[in-house]
Amino acid sequence: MPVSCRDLSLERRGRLVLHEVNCAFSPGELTAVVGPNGAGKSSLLETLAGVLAPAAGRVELDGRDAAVIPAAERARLCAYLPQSESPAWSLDVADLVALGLLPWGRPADRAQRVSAALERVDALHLANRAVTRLSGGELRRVQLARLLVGRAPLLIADEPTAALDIRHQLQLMHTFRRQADAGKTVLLALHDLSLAARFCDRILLLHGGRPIARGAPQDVFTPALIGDVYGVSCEFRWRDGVAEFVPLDLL
Ligand SMILES: Nc1ncnc2c1ncn2[C@@H]1O[C@H](COP(=O)(O)OP(=O)(O)OP(=O)(O)O)[C@@H](O)[C@H]1O
Repeated sequence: MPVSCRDLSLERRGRLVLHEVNCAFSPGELTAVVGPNGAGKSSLLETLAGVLAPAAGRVELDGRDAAVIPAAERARLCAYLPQSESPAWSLDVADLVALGLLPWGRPADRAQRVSAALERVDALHLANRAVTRLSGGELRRVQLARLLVGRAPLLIADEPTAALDIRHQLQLMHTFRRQADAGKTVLLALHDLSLAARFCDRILLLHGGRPIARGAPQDVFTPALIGDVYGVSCEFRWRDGVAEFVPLDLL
């Protein structure tokens, strides 16, 4: 498995926020990690990406204990985009995207790869703009290009669609779908349950730092489970493979 965790617990400021989580993610699968605010989605993704160290249990990358994999090698195995990130200094867009290739040195086709990644997120026209002079959604698309430019077999992105308009949300989800279809393992934290249901193979539903359900969208997205976890009544409508999640009211 490209990434898995065993009995994973995480503490933040002395409080357990993940409780003995066991999960594994397969190549070719696009998984959405969903759950209410504070459920532990970012904490899980950060721990799987090696940003946070578990209090107990372990993460395995490529079948090995992630804790002993050197950082440079880990960067070649896993590309990660955090929930939010502000540019610390004023790089040009193309240079920021090229940072995603650093784990592979300076490949000869660097410029073409950067252009292709920018094109995938509809941001090629921004290539020479300073990253400090972008709108919120433009900056997010550029950061997504940095995630997509490399060759890591595992992609982890935390709420990648949150700042994007509806066209760019759909375009991005198609891109992640294609990445998974090409054999990558893709893990996304998402709040948009319609996008998760439509594009993802698997859903991991977290609540209170614990996995509550894991499986195909039709199995996890039931009014009963969503009611228990989010405290809302809802309907899922499926039409020609497109899922529509309709929140009805508070329970
Ligand atoms: N930097 C931090 N220091 C201490 N506790 C934190 C920190 N970040 C998150 N937490 C706590 O960890 C728990 C899980 O938070 P996490 O950010 O993983 O949730 P989430 O599911 O990603 O939420 P959201 O949907 O709001 O982004 C919450 O109880 C939160 O208050």
